[in-house]
Amino acid sequence: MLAVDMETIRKQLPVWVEVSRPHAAHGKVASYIPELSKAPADALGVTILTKDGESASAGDCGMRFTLQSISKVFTLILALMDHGEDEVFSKVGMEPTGDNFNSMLKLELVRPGIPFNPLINAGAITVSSFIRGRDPKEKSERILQFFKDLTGNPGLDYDLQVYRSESETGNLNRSIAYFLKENGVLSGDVEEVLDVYFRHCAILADCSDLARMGLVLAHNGVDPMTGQTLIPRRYVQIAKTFMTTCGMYNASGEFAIQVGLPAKSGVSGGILSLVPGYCGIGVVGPALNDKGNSQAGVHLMEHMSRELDWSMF
Ligand SMILES: NC(=O)CC[C@H](N)C(=O)O
Repeated sequence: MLAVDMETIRKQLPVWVEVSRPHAAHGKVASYIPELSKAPADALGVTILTKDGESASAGDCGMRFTLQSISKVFTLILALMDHGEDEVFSKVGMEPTGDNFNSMLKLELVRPGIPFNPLINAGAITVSSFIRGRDPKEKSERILQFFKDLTGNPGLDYDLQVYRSESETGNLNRSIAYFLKENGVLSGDVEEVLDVYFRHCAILADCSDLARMGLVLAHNGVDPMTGQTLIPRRYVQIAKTFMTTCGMYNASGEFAIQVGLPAKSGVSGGILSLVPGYCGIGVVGPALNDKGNSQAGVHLMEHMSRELDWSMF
């Protein structure tokens, strides 16, 4: 990593955002969850937050969006904290798929029929079934509280319109979940598990919330702002590894080469990333490329990583 001071990054960031923003024109805002289609296609924002509490932001960094698949990293961590590695990984694998995030192809093709990893929909829905709580309400409250702790933002809440929109139209996720139930992968009531899943996907955040969560991962589970350990180090290690191998869906290999950082994207256009030991990064750009990652956001991540020599490899 180049030793570049935050002052320089602060000056450059607005320029880099405007270089990347036009790339949004090659992408499309997700519409399979109808409510998401309302997002502005040309928005692009970024926040970088270091362990010393220094930050740099540019573009539409204040825009709020739903976490979607970004939440999967942290529900995995919570499930691991609730049940441990052996139990969770008896039902979810550790390998990238090379397929779309919502594909069910390999569930039938490859024995033993457990989801390949926790960051595809099948895996994340299975992980949602591992969250402890008396009922879906308590499970969802525990998840939301975990996100409040991770972001240091007690005001964090759901976008209920996005939640309802996905819950009403999520037939593919429903079929995945029932298929998993039929095969003994998913335990509990399928609709209740889906409710927990749809809710955590609909948690609203902005770039600074993502950067703060990324910073906790960059610091092996300790929030450098408070000194509090929020996640055991081993589970951060597992999460960062999955982010590197599967975090950008079936474009994770290319992202590792072009950016070289652990990252997780979501269909509302968010990308959470981090430079280990240094900073958390939050990016949003709702227009997506054909793999479902933010078109301009990925461009911006590539640009920043090159300029600042961030690649871990
Ligand atoms: N890639 C994503 O962000 C997917 C999350 C979304 N809620 C879904 O299940 O389809």
